[in-house]
Amino acid sequence: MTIDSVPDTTFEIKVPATSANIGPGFDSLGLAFSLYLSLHNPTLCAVFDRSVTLEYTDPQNNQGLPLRPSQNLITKTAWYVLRCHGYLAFPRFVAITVTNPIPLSRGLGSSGAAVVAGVLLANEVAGLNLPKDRLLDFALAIERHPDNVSAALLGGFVASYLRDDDTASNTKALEGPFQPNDKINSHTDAFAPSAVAPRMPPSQVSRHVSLPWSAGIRAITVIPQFQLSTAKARAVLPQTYSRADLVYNLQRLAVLTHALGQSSPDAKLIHEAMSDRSHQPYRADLVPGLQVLLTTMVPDTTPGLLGACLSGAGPTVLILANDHFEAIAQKACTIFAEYNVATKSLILDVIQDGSTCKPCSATQ
Ligand SMILES: Nc1ncnc2c1ncn2[C@@H]1O[C@H](COP(=O)(O)OP(=O)(O)OP(=O)(O)O)[C@@H](O)[C@H]1O
Ligand SMILES: N[C@@H](CCO)C(=O)O
Repeated sequence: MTIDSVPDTTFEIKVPATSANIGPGFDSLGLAFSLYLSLHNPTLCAVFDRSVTLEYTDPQNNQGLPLRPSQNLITKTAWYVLRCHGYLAFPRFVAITVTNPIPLSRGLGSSGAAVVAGVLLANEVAGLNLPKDRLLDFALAIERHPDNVSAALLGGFVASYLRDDDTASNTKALEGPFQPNDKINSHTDAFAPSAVAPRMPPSQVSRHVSLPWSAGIRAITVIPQFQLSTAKARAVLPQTYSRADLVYNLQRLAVLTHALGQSSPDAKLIHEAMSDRSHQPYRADLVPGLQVLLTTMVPDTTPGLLGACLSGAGPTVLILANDHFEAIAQKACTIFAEYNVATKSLILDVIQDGSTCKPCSATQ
């Protein structure tokens, strides 16, 4: 595609926050919420510099995120997709305003949302018109577990698996193609193509299926005010599991995928089926209060509660409920407070639409 034929419009990209695992579905279940990372290029710029700039509207929530495009996960991802399509520079100048209310490193899929947003950004600025499954291939070249990114891209309650479990290639996609050009102004630094061309992801890296979701079930997210990186929370997991633990999880996972779609949710069934032996027990020491919360907040003592689990890699706790949302949130925050963990809670809806990229009005 020539630069003249690259579309030059304003757009808004929206990518939902997600929760992964939902108890026993480690690295396989994801759920999308009504809380969105959004990217907006509010002005069309008559600038001939083919680069990209970034600013965050809410720096408080995004402290520490690099603004240099060559270091920021959103633009690094976009650059990876562009390089795979033969671009040696951004196709046009684009000044992006990012609004990100998804708390970082809390288990609400902030990195998955950033990766999906980057893939959609490249797709938009270069007019690639990639179908959703191909967008997912690129996102999975970077975030090598499919739960968050599948739900973020597709929306709703999604089960997915990677067809290739080559962990050696995990997260390597972003390491090759970047050479930040430090000679250029630090705010608008350009990407200089490295000698090594990036590895194009194979097609259909993953398979996924949308699962039914019972309309009245909402998500109470209880968010500790400390960060826990996914890398740290994965480092505590064992390399192997016993047959008993494997069977324990498989049985619950099979039941859970149907129990959450029933029109009259069975609280006791859902609560039991959200129990896990693959990651939560190992991560409990990283989240003070988690174990007590999971054992004391049960349907018998907490009206409206259906089930609770660690959200993604934590430290957020996800509570599914169909009533008494505020009271449940308050009770969970009180338990964390007994462990000196300050929390905020958000009551969110499960959304079915997934990520979008839409044209929007421009100021020129
Ligand atoms: N909006 C964003 N813009 C740029 N980078 C981001 C953005 N959101 C997240 N990131 C990057 O992702 C990192 C957080 O990723 P991490 O996998 O540790 O947590 P998470 O994705 O929030 O949690 P989980 O995967 O358990 O849901 C941040 O430190 C930052 O590097
Ligand atoms: N399934 C992943 C989600 C976090 O990105 C984990 O629990 O480590």
